[in-house]
Amino acid sequence: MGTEQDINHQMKVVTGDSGYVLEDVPHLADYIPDLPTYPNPLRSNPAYSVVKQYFVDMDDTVPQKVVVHKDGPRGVHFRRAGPRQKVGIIVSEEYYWDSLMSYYGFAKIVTSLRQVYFDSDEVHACIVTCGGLCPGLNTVIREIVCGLFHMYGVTQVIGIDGGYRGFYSKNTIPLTPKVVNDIHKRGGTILGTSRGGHDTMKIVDSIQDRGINQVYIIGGDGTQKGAAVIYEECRRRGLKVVIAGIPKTIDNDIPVIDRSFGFDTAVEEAQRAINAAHVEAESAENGLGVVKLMGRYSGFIAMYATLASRDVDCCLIPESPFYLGGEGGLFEYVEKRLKENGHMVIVIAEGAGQELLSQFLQSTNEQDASGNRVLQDVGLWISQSIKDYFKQRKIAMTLKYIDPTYMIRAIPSNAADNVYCTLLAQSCVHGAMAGFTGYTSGLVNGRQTYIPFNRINERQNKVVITDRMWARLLSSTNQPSFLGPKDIIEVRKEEQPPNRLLDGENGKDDKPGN
Ligand SMILES: Nc1ncnc2c1ncn2[C@@H]1O[C@H](COP(=O)(O)OP(=O)(O)OP(=O)(O)O)[C@@H](O)[C@H]1O
Ligand SMILES: O=P(O)(O)OC[C@H]1O[C@](O)(CO)[C@@H](O)[C@@H]1O
Ligand SMILES: [Mg+2]
Repeated sequence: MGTEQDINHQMKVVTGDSGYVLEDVPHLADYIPDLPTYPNPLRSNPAYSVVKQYFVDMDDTVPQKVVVHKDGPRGVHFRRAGPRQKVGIIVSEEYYWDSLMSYYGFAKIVTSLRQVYFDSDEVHACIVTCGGLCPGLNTVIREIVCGLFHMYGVTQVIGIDGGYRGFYSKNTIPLTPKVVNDIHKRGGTILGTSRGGHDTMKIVDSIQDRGINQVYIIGGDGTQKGAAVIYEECRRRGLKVVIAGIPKTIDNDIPVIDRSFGFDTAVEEAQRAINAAHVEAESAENGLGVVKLMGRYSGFIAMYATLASRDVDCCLIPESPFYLGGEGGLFEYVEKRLKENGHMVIVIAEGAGQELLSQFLQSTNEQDASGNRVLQDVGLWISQSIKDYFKQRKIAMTLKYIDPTYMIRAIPSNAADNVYCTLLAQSCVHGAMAGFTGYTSGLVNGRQTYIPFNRINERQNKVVITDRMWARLLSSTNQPSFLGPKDIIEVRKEEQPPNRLLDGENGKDDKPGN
């Protein structure tokens, strides 16, 4: 593999035959010469030692796009996550162990040098959670702690209290398998979280002063940007410190990965609110239920919750502009629907219609501590606007507005997300022990991978309304697209260039069933 290598701090690009590209992640050995390696403790772990395929091959990579043309390029790949093996190198200790295994009937299953770049006793790991809450945070914390303890014999793990600012303003929290044993059953994060307070120098000073050498950073797009600058600073100081990210966002707005943990739980929990809205609407004459769901810039929760529920007549998301009055507008559609069915449910993402809203309400330009725009309550506004419209038309109707946003975010993760969190955490730990750094652990096309920070941070994942997933939603709700000719021109302008590989970036359109 690899005819050309171009190394920048956050990404190593390796190219191969037929348009193969590996967007690799940095390694401690890239900037620290002569790093010692150690036999991987997993060799003697009953779960891993006997079955060779549990170790991933050093050259295993995962394609970003799996739908391709016969003559198309192989495209971008990411390094496959997992415990590593290096085939073909035999040192005496390993050889002795292999021979012993063969003698006891395990045949020639292990002929490799399995390396880690940390001695178990040397590891001093810390975990920090930043940004908004998301189901599954505690599961990830639990599995990092248990993975380090049980797989690699690491006993020094601490939690940073209350997000990035906790590095320099608070005491740390000791973490052991006993402490984290049943935290996955609780919502929130036992470590606390915060927005703002990212002071790179103070954070890296704290890492250095405390002798921390593995930093696990769980958070959304802002957090991963923060992690990238911490990595850069550690590298600049030549520190043997792994900076590893785990993507967390209920909005599912992180690019490249299949989905973020907690998203599945959020969509499932949203069903309860939609169901309540439907029951209320159905029980009243001209009943209308409005449900607001999270999604600051991306309407994934609203889109998937709508598709899952079948009770929703209209889904409004930030990516799809809409208008209220006139022909083809929302009011006309609501009136028509109520006439036909006697009831109706609208799901609206919190970031939808913000431009429209600012025409009616005074814009506040308020920002949170991280610099994110504080949104006005679009659910409340749209509910009032619809009520006013019907009042004006002298048509009786009943509207119930449900805002379950924080309730959805605060629950523990469901079974599927718990499994997902476990895999993410374990993959992240394997990567750190193998000496990789400057990476986010993420699922790409169903495989665990290590993704360089700059790929994660280059843009936000959004619903692409010209992709098939949004078309499926429109045909399920039968709502108007609300797009006028001008909007269509704007949307098309934002479309990917025609030579992109076939599968849509956004909708993960190549997933089974799509
Ligand atoms: N560009 C950046 N550089 C350094 N740090 C950042 C940057 N953007 C955000 N951060 C820090 O990352 C942390 C979390 O950011 P933010 O509040 O935006 O949440 P997030 O990680 O995007 O999660 P979510 O949006 O899902 O709630 C904050 O402490 C913030 O100061
Ligand atoms: O936690 P806060 O500051 O209220 O922010 C809420 C925001 O956090 C998120 O849950 C995640 O970014 C958004 O969906 C929502 O807009
Ligand atoms: Mg964010």
